[in-house]
Amino acid sequence: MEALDRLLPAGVRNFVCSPIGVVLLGVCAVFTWLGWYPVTRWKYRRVPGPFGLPFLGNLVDFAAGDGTDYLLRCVAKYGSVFKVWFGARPWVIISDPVLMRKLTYRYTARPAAMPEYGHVLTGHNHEVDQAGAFVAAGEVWRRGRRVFEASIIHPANLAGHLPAINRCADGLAARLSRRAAAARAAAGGGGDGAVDMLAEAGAYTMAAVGEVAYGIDFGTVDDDLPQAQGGAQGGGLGARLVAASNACFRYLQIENATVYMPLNLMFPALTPLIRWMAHHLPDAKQKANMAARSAVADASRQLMERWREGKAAAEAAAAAAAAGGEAGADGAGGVTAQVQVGSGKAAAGGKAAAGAAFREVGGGIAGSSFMAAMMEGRRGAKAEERLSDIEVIAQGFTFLLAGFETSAIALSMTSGLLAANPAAQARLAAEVDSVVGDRPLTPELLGQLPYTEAVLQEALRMYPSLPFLMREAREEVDLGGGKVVPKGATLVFHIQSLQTSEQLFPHADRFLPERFLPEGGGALGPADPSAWAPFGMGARMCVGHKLATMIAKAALVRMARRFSFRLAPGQPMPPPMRTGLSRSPVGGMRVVLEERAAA
Ligand code: HEM
Repeated sequence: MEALDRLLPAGVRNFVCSPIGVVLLGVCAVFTWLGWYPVTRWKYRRVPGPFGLPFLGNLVDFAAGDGTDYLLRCVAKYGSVFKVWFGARPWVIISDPVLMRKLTYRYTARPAAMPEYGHVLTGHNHEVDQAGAFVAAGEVWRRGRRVFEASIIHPANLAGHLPAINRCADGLAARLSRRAAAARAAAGGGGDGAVDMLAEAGAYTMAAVGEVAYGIDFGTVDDDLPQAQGGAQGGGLGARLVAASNACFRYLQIENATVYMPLNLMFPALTPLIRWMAHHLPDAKQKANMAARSAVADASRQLMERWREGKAAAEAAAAAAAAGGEAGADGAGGVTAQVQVGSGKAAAGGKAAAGAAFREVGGGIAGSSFMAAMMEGRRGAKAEERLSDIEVIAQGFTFLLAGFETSAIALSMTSGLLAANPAAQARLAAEVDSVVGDRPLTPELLGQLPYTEAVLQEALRMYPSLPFLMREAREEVDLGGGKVVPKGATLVFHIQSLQTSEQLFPHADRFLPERFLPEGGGALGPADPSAWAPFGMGARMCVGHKLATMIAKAALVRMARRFSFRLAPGQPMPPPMRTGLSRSPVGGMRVVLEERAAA
């Protein structure tokens, strides 16, 4: 009941408990039962729910704590294949590497109802969500995925992003040094002397995303420098983008979701009405979520418009030069511009208002950027292969969110694990000192850091940033043993339980990077190669996995070279976690940093 109190505001709770509410729920239950009758005949066990109403009960259980912990308990109790109700929709939970491999390769579509599992999106936010590579289906997905692949999968393009990532990693190290000094100074006044690695890593990953996607310095790694705070190069906008992106993920957690979300899950037949109500009568959480998503989408739109304006100015200049006139602009995309997150339009033309401009690197939105791949790809391509405007905005939105949150969680959890494991930390520092030292990272050097790579792999094993994958069964699927999944059902592959299973990873609760090295692989490595899948699997595997690894490794190298870490007093390890789409530590990851040179 306590969980129900947290989930529903008093008004809705009173309605649900009133005679009309009970009758309505009963009718809904009968219809749901009839609609999903084939599901009820599955021969495998399902998780029961309180009140004899599994489709309400399981939702309450999800909301009562961390959803991942709840499913881990279910896996322990019901085995590697079972079903659980998420509102009126059954989820088939699969925690078996062989089935996961088979099904993720066979099915590429995410569930049509997937957006409803996290929020109630309306208007433009709904359109952007549907067009983004993470959610889209069919041709829209293929077009979107292709531009990601062109920009961040092919080795030559990936290597082209490394100098920018190096700049951001150096910026992160300098920022951490300032933050650690400030924390130490504050500790004299009673602080714990720690920095929150989740927030710091978020500043870094947003900076890296800005550079790779647009060739723009969002200013997030140096937004605590006096010259960045109010000056023309202002980091304020990048910081606002971080805040908006954080909010987008926070509102995906069921306990932070709008009240329309559980209602929509319980009464899917009423979706059009519920969406209308969410749009016209939004509660505070709905308003805040929509505002955060609009802010990110708006930044993406403005960057697209700015690219166009820069391109048009460059072409006009080239034409004027060819005609013997004076060039008025400084090359492709080389105009300066303002991009105001959340309101207003991009304004090209060289004026930079205080605190309102992104700092450009290399003279405008970079030609090697993801933006270039999207926009240039449209020019020569056949009409059906070109991205529409809404798709460009949606892919930019996806890049900003996917690139920011997942890598930040991975880096912060890696820092926490290293802080709690001094031996692993010392071995990492020794490898970085001997292989890289203070040199800038190159693709060759990155390939010579097996222990650094293993540290990341092990951290992603214990704490995958996205703890589950989703697919829709496009036909009836026979799972064996009399378990048949009906067409249209949601398949949920539970990465977290696979990667923390004792059968698949001996001593699964221990941080042992050597299980990913030849020295430990036999005894400690995965019993099935598909059991390690933090980036997913099959055709919809994370398209950013190589970029993410590069971003994380670059940061780890700079951090290990410069600092030693220990957990802040009172920082629990493992920390309490919360799951929405991603799974992140509640209250961040507080770590005390000491300069190795000083030590
Ligand atoms: C440590 C960092 C990251 C982790 C753990 C991670 C994890 C994942 C996972 C588990 C999926 C779902 C895969 C599936 O369903 O099989 C995914 C999809 C995706 N990720 Fe990542 N990701 C990370 C970083 C990034 C970065 C930096 C980008 C940058 C663009 C990115 C872009 C995407 C996109 C676009 C998809 C959707 C792919 C599709 O549906 O075709 N990710 N990611």
